[in-house]
Amino acid sequence: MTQLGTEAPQAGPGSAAVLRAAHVGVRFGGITALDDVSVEVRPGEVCGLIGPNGAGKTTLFDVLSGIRRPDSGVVELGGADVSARGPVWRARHGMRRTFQRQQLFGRLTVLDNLIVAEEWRGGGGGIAADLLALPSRRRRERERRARAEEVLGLCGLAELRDVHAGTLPVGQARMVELARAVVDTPRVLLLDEPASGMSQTESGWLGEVVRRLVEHEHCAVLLVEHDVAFVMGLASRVVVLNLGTVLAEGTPAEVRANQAVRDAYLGGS
Ligand SMILES: Nc1ncnc2c1ncn2[C@@H]1O[C@H](COP(=O)(O)OP(=O)(O)OP(=O)(O)O)[C@@H](O)[C@H]1O
Repeated sequence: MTQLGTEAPQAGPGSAAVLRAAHVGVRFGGITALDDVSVEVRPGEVCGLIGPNGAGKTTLFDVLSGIRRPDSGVVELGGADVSARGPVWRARHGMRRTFQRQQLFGRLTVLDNLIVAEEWRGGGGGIAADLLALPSRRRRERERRARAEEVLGLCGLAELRDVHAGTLPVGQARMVELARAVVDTPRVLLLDEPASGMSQTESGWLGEVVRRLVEHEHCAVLLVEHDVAFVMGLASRVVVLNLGTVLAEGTPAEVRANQAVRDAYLGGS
């Protein structure tokens, strides 16, 4: 494990994981939300995180994304200890998260929602560069627009590019959230209930898009989702949390066959 300055984290020797939580513990007063939880996500994989209500999934996402400091344990990004870094720093270094709550700019078009998501990271000179319309600024503007268009295509949203985001039905709005999260080419993407509110057709589409992202952009994905069938169909590895601890981990088939999981989570079915 290495300590970081402001430079981007690099993969550490012997660590293939792009994101790793090791021995994480979180308490809320007398409640143990997470107890010695270790989870990792590798480049080019979808890792599913499932568990019943109150298992600790959201708390773990908060710890991974830097919203919450754990009481014990560490978080590593690219093999480097980022435990002391906040969510903005982590986002600038390749980690993106979507939330259960929608976060779109309703009055902006779908395309502009994506461009803004690129802009925040450093649009290339700020207001001064805008006013002077510097060539470097115009070039970066073209590049951002091209990237936004590329991601709209990747997510099957090209036809909605000029629609105001606030008018979209839930399923399409969720897909735009995903597009916003990936437009900056994250190394690791945390998806929090991305299929919630989606029809079966829409969640099928979502699954296809996540597969494309992993394949084409070599992104690592950690996915929390109540729709167990969706997770089992998409993830190559599944981690099951229960009462703040890791109950099981393995391929979807292994997890399905695990008796402890069946007893505690799948109702013995
Ligand atoms: N801010 C908080 N204050 C007190 N207790 C909390 C807080 N946040 C979470 N908890 C508790 O920590 C435990 C884990 O909650 P968490 O929300 O992480 O679970 P979850 O798996 O995401 O649940 P769900 O599927 O219902 O969203 C629960 O017992 C919950 O009541």
